[in-house]
Amino acid sequence: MSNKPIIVALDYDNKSEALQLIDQLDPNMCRLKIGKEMFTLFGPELVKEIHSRDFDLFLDLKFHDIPNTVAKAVTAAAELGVWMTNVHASGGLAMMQAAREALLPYGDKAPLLIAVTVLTSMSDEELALLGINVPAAEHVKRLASLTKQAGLNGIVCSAQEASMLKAEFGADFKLVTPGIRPAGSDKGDQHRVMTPTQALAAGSDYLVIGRPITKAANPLAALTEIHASLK
Ligand SMILES: O=c1ccn([C@@H]2O[C@H](COP(=O)(O)O)[C@@H](O)[C@H]2O)c(=O)[nH]1
Repeated sequence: MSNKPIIVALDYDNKSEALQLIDQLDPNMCRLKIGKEMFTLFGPELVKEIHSRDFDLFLDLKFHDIPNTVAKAVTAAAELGVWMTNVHASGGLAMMQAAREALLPYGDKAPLLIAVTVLTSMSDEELALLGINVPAAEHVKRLASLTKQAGLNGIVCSAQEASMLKAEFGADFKLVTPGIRPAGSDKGDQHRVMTPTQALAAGSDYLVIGRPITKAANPLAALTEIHASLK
C-alpha cells in the first residue's frame, strides 16, 4: 500500500469548480486524477495548473490504439510530467511493450505506466455480451498477466480482485482500484465495488474515488472522513 493511497477523480465540466476543490486539498493527503472529460475540455493547461499546486497527477486517458500511436501518446504524457498514465491492456502485448519502450528515455522521470483490465462498471453479464464467457476476475487475471509480461508497473482493476492479484503477481505490481464506495453511498454506474477500508485490506495500492467526494455536499469533509477511516 502507498503511504498516500487516495486518488481523487476530478470529473468536472467546470474548471473553476475543480480548482475550488483542489485549492482546499492538501497534496500530502491525496493525489489527483483527470480523465477524458477534463483533459478534452481544458488540456495541458489544466495539467500545469494542477502541477503548480504540487499535486501528483494521474492522467487517465486509457490509450487504446495501434502500438505506434499509443507510444506517441504516452510520450506526450511523459512530456507533461504526470505522475501516472495508462493504456488499455486489451490493446495487446505489442501495444503495451511499445508504450513502455517509449518511456525508457525518461528514466526515473517517466510516469508510472499501468493498464486497464476490465472496467469496474462491467459485470460478468456485460462481458458475456462481448463474447468473453469467463467471470470478470478470470479475464482481469489474464490481462494482468499480459501487462506484467509487457513490463508495465501495474493495472487498473476492481478491489474485489485485489487479494487474488497480489498473491499472483506480487507486492511490486501496483493495483489501482476505482469503484470505491464508502458504505451506504450510491454505486451509480459502478458494478464491482468495495469500501475504502475493504479495498486497502484486500491489497489495493491506490483507491480512485470520484463522486463520493466530488458530489458530496461538502467534498473536503467527505475526503477527510475517508482519509481518517484508513488510518
Ligand atoms: O475501470 C475503471 C477505470 C477507470 N475508472 C475511472 O475512475 C473514476 C471513478 O469515479 P467514481 O465517480 O468514483 O465512480 C472515473 O473517473 C472513471 O473514469 C473507473 O471508474 N473504472
